[in-house]
Amino acid sequence: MADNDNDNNKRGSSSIGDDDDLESLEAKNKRTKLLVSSTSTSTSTTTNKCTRTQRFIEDQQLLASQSIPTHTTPYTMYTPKIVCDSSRLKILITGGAGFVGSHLVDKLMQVGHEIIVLDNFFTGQKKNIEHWTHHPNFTVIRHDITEPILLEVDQIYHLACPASPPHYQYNPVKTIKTSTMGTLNMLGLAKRVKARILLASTSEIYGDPNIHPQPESYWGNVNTLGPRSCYDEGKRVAETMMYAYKEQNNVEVRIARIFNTFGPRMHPNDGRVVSNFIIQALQNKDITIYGDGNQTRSFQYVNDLVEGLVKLMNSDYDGPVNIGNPDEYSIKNFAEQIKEMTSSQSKIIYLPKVADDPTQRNPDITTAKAKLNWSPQWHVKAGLAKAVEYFQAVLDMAGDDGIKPTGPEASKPKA
Ligand SMILES: O=C(O)[C@H]1O[C@H](OP(=O)(O)OP(=O)(O)OC[C@H]2O[C@@H](n3ccc(=O)[nH]c3=O)[C@H](O)[C@@H]2O)[C@H](O)[C@@H](O)[C@@H]1O
Repeated sequence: MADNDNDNNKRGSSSIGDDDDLESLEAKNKRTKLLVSSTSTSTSTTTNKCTRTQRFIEDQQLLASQSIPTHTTPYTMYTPKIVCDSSRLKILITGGAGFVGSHLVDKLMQVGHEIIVLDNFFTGQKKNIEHWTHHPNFTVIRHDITEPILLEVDQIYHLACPASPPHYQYNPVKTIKTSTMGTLNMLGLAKRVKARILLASTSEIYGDPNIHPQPESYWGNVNTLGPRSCYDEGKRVAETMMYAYKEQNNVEVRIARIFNTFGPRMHPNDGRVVSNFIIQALQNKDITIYGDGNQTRSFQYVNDLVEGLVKLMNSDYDGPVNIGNPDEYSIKNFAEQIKEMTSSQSKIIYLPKVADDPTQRNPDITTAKAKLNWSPQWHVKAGLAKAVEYFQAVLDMAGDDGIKPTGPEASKPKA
């Protein structure tokens, strides 16, 4: 099983972002030392100043080689020194302060790339990325992708869009604008700078599927007028735009169809099933099943998804690819599992079914296996243990009743 924490604890060779700067700083440092030792009249003031400068430089070098532990990310991650500048890419991640985006940031920062995050912080949270904000390889820009932006980058991971049903239904017009105008803006940028672009599409493009499991060749069953259509149809047209730019302008495109994903840094007010059930179980409050609980979902741990996204971006394959874990649960069974794992006293209760809720979902991952040599490495239970640990820490910070999970109605994420 992959273990992110192990990766995080591996110390890469210490570095700063710009080798030339480091060398010139080191040279200056050496010169200062020489000056101090050769000056017969050196006073303690000069020595103190010099020690302070030296300490400052050393601090900067250290900061430039690692993340800073925070409440959200309480461990240190190390960035390697990439000697040859040509192997360092400038990578743009839209929605990089979100749940999935921030894990992708970690992965790519640890490889040593230069990362630019664009986020409007509607559902993204600064605390998801603040462990990198001091680092010279990292830039964050508060920007709404429905407006164009000029940047010079080599690759674009285009993730920006609220993804939880209550959040994307809160302002459906804005959700549509994000997937349409936002994707057009990112494709325009990709075309101008000749960057490769990866779209985070979704299993929701299959709608309420009548083929099971869902292969990429399935066209889907989506209600164009339902409450989910702002998201589903937005992502469908975003896929169409990707291929139009590929055909017409030779833009290099990649499309990941992401299935239900969970893990640390999910928004506690996300309203999706994993965060809701875990928080409800930890608080010993009612676990809320919408409908009869016989609907199914297949859950993947976020580390597997990030691995898949990076593999897809760097592969030669430009067809759509399902990225998900085929481990399928009924929602009723999932609630029982979480209750058991957390030794919770919660009662499982049944609320009305939500409109257009897909009755079954399971990824056919034949393409990912064949084209990317990718398959999930995390067992759902192992991933859930990490998520429980994370939400426990969030609840400890917020106080017992500090967090109230979001219900099925359209709602704005709480800060
Ligand atoms: O990950 C995916 O493939 C897509 O599906 C999700 O939508 P959904 O599967 O409906 O995700 P949840 O909101 O987590 O709901 C899963 C199931 O649990 C149920 N649920 C949810 C929350 C809850 O408190 N109780 C409950 O029974 C829902 O009705 C649904 O049947 C999200 O909309 C998208 O982010 C994503 O693209």
